[in-house]
Amino acid sequence: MTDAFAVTPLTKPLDATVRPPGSKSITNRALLCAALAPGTSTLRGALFADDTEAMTGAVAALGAEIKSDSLARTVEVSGVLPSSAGNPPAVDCRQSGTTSRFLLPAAALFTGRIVVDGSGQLRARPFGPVIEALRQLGVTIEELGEPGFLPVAVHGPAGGGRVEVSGHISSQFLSGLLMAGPLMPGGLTVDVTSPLVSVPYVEMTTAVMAAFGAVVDVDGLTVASGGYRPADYTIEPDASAASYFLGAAAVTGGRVTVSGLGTGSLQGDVRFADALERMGATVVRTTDSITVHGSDRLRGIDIDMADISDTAQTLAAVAVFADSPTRVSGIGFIRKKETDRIGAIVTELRRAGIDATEDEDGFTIRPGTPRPTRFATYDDHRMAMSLSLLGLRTPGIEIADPSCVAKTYPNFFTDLTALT
Ligand SMILES: O=C(O)C1=C[C@@H](OP(=O)(O)O)[C@@H](O)[C@H](O)C1
Ligand SMILES: C=C(OP(=O)(O)O)C(=O)O
Repeated sequence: MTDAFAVTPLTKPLDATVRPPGSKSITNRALLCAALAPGTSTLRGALFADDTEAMTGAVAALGAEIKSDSLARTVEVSGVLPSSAGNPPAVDCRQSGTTSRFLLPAAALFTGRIVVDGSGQLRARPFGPVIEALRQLGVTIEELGEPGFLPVAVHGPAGGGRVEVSGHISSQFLSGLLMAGPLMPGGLTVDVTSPLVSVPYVEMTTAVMAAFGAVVDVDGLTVASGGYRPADYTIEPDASAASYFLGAAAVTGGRVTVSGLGTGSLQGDVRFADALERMGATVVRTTDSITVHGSDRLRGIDIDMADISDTAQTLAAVAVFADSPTRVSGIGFIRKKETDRIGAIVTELRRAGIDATEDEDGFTIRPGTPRPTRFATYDDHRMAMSLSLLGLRTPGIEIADPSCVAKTYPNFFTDLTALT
């Protein structure tokens, strides 16, 4: 891969149908639930990317057997019931927040010592809430680096019962605890002690758990003991990935249909289309697709994106081409994702001559004409994918270190080029 990708501006309005790869979030939940189900599960439409390879490797380290067919997008998982961990090598969660935050509670179901680690980037992301929660459940956690960060060594097994966890840094801590709950003696009830961000991901968690036979009281965040059972499970395309194509239709005044994602989606990020609709795009939703028709005039909006923050950078790129400012709020917590996403998107748009400002919990983008720019991507796949949208309208836009998209969407630039 070269060190920059030059985006080709569109010469005619978009008119395309796209099917993004499988949802990262659903794939990683399904891999974990299947790995804890005795018997063989089949996952169809799975994502094959760095984050899902991280989860595949992690559950294999716990003893699950995985057979992947990347061409057929299918994974067969033969699960294990938690027992003695033996002496597995350290589990490398790479850059994957979901893998690491889901794996810690799952590792705590096993007797023995399991070391969980990740890339330098993941080591900089917070783990304090899940460490504290597991300690409440009787698990010993050795913090092998800085307190509250990876690497850690987990000594299970966890008892069940009641546990408290904060919600304002990441929902992944809550999701991870819930997914381990069915294997805990007596099950688990989780009390969330601060306002929960990324709420739709918790609803996704309980839906995937239920598909693998877990009994969950969603309102009370209570999980019954009783384990999982194997399933034949089909995964939807990724809604966060879809945002780049829907955003492309909005900024170029064309039409894009995303197939396989519809009104019954498990992913909150399908609501990115609602934001585009508020900006003036026309959105048509069916049970199996979302279509965006761009308009010649997009207006800026004021929007809280706490539920759908993976699409905040996409919206920032779209907002450049509106005719009034866009203010995004409720997303202070995205400063602790792959990079400080608020600081990074504002810095890069300003380098392109756009009047963008940040505040503690979001940013404001004032419309403008970007100048040719090679954008830095901060080892953040979503910086690379969202800033590409500027290049569909503006000549001279390059994306540095394009291979960072491998985290969730290895073929992104091929699929983007197919549009132009
Ligand atoms: O549970 C999940 O699958 C995810 C939850 C969100 O994280 P936070 O809960 O940390 O916001 C999201 O940003 C991430 O890409 C995937
Ligand atoms: C934040 C993200 O991922 P994760 O937290 O799973 O690493 C993302 O995909 O944008």
